[in-house]
Amino acid sequence: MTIRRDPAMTARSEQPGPRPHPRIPRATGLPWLGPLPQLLRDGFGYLLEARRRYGDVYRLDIGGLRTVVLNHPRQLRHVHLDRAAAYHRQGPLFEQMRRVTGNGLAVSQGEIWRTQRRRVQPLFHHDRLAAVHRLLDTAADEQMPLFERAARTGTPVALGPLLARTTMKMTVRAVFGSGIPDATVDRICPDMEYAVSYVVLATLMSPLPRWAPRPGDRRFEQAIQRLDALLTQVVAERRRAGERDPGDLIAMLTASEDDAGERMTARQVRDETMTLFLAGYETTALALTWAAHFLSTHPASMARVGEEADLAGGAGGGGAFDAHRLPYTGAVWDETLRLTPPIWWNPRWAVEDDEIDGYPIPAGTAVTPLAFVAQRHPEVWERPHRFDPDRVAAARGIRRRPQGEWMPFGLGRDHCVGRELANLEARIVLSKLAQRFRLVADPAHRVRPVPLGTLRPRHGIRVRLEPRR
Ligand code: HEM
Repeated sequence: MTIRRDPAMTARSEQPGPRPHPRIPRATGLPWLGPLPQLLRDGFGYLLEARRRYGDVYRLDIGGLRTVVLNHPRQLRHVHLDRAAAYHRQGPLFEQMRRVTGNGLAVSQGEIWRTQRRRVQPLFHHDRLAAVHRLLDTAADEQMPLFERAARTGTPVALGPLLARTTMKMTVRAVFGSGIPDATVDRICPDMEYAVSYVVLATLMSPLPRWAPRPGDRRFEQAIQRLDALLTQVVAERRRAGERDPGDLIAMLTASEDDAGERMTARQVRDETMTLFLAGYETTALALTWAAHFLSTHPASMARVGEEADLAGGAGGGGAFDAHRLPYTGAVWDETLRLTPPIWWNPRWAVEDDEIDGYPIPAGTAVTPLAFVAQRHPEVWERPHRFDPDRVAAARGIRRRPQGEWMPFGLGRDHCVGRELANLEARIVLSKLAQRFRLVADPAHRVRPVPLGTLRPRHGIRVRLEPRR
């Protein structure tokens, strides 16, 4: 007997069923600790190698922290732009940041975030920044003697702390105007630096049980209390002082209104001011340190930045110049931010089920897009590890590349609100330095990036400041 096959049945049985989801590869390592030892030894070397070995999507489990790492610009676009509503800023890092910034812009969500963003964003519009420009320029000039003293030693110096001090001074002046004494600025610097670095340490310690000792926690609380006391005092003074507008950011914050004409409470002003410091100080200081490192190791670029500064500001040095007439200096800055983005990871938390490049991402998954790796991805960048400011001009501006390929200021609606301020500060500082000095790297000092909360040079950078005239 011949069995005739029912063509309809055959067709059904040959149709493929639902495609089974591939498993996300998991980075291997020690039990429980995972690859933590490798990450501590050579973090960025490990992350670049892990992408080569496991692909653009892999799981990283370290102690109690589990995350899916994303490395391709396409995936960064997916999380920060295309499916942004499905990924929130929550999880242990943001909980720790909240201890510093309360409900400030960088950690809030939903309606609170929207209202605050509408209030804070106008502070950074071009016309407002023009008012802050003068404050920044004066603050940078006041810091130049620090560098001149370092130059007189004739030997390589640790440049990072000098640039950090300069950035802190500029941030304090931009935020508070000229009303805060230098001694107070000196006190703020170490507290702010400690708070920023401890946030990450506290994140790593967050899976520990409540009763477990957390080294450094007390010092952290004390630093926050001191910063809090200062901010509360300044905000109260400003409210008492009334309508006079000295052109600084805190005056704009206290005066800003939402759509219903409501002003911020004292607590909101405090939280947003702390946010501007937390988000704006160390990021800018570190990026400037990296820019100085690249200039000190690339003499031709150093010379071009010096010539441009002479043209824009007059060869005499000092004084204000047009920070927008500095295309090559801008390219050095953009290329620095590509190679060494201070915010090298932008963690998010999936609040809906999703799929990335065919891999399932269930709600409740922590994802970690890595700007550091994406900005060196060999599929989109030629000679990705090379410092080459000319590539910025060649690509008609690095900022016009497809989104996600260059994203040191984040992506999407919650991108960095202070980026134009950072760009302005960078042009001012780099030009003022290049007018006066040639930066020359200490050949005996090895500079390596280390992935802490921000991207820092392990053991800093050591540079000789050679007077140009
Ligand atoms: C080179 C310097 C800077 C870099 C590389 C940088 C980078 C970033 C990045 C990547 C984000 C997004 C974080 C995320 O996706 O979770 C961000 C957000 C933010 N940045 Fe910056 N930043 C810099 C300077 C500044 C400055 C100078 C300020 C202000 C004084 C500032 C204020 C903020 C704020 C308030 C947010 C949160 C924005 C929001 O959620 O709506 N940043 N920054």
